Amino acid sequence: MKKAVEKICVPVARSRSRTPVATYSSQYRRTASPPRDQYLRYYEIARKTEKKPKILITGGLGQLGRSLASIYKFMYGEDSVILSDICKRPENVTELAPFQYLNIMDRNAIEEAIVNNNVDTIIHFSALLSAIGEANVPLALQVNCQGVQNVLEVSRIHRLKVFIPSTIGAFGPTTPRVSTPDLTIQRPRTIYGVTKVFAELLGEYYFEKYGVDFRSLRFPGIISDVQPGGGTTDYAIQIFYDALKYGKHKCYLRHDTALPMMYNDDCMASVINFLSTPSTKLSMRTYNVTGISFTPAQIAEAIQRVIPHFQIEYDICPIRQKIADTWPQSLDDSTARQDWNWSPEYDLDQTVNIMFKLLSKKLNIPLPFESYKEEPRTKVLESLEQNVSPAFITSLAESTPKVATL
Ligand SMILES: NC(=O)c1ccc[n+]([C@@H]2O[C@H](COP(=O)([O-])OP(=O)(O)OC[C@H]3O[C@@H](n4cnc5c(N)ncnc54)[C@H](O)[C@@H]3O)[C@@H](O)[C@H]2O)c1
Ligand SMILES: C[C@@H](O)[C@H](N)C(=O)O
Repeated sequence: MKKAVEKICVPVARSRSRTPVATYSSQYRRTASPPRDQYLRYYEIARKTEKKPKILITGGLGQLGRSLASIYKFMYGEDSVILSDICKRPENVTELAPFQYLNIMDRNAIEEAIVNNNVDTIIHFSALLSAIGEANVPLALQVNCQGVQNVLEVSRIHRLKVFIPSTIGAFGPTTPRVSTPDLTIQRPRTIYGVTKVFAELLGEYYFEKYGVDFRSLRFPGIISDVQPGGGTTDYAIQIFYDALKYGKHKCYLRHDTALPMMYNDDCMASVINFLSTPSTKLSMRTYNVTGISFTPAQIAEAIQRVIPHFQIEYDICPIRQKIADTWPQSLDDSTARQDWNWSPEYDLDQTVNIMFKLLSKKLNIPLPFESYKEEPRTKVLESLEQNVSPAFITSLAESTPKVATL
């Protein structure tokens, strides 16, 4: 897959289209104080849950699956989550939820996994992302449409709760690009976008017609320390690897290409909070969620505040640039804020700081100076000690570092 993306991104000509420079300081810009510890929030949710869910994650070895599985394990125990995928687990990853091979093209196999493990919730992450999808349209159609159809059918038959993420890619060039609302024009020009609109609409149809508890969030580009799977927003992760390893990054998007993004912890929190919200509180089944919006030039500037010698160059990939030019520059997620108290925590500087902290550990490359002062974990534990059992404190202390280093 990686090879296919590289192939389509051999630069041929510089794109002439221009988008207005985005302002990073969105209406939701937050202060520079360290984000709250998400684990307190997860603990609260787990404590209030009457029946522990049993969750199957498809496409679980991709960018998003493993950290979500770790959090669910922390919340509801080792046997609460099953990760599945069609690829082998990476060699260096030892800490995983129970794992099994599952091809989402095989509906019987999905049913077998559901029935054998008494699953009540599917988190369907299997997909081909935007750039890789353009490189293999028939496969994108199969995985993103047939896969969704299989998952929804199985959810209907076995009365499952089902989460299928959507994306900013579900919008297109005729969509208002600044503060894009939940309900607006959706005429995407990528196969990824087309299949994601299909997933949103089919999921909502299954909800209306059969009462399937379908839920979806339109994610922006997600930034984490896990290598991404072939999207248009991937540069916003690669830039951190390159900054640490080489002190420079060659960006395939123009300097002024603004896109909405979100740090991984906020993404995980959005899924967990959304799925734990009672159905009665949801006014919609598909919501926008977002964190921050920035351009390559703006993230480069933020990186230079940590690594002053960092340099960015531009070598435009016409295919990815064309995709980015049709996507929103910022999202309006006010309905999610209103309906289920959605509230992201990480601004651009906090994202940069935590990314360097994680990658410096992962790649074993020291930072020029200590960039991130975290709330000491002992403080979080102290604040919990007043209310909860010693066994829980031990499990929190043990599980948290694993999530960060997976
Ligand atoms: N990462 C982001 O920035 C982002 C943003 C918006 C939406 N999303 C959505 O979130 C979900 C997860 O994204 P991700 O970044 O983890 O994707 P990813 O590309 O990293 O992982 C997708 C996984 O799906 C698996 N897969 C492919 N074909 C399969 C098949 N036939 N059966 C089973 N598994 C198969 C792949 O092996 C891969 O591990 C996707 O639906 C994606 O559209 C992601
Ligand atoms: C935005 C999202 O859907 C994905 N990261 C992509 O670029 O394709």
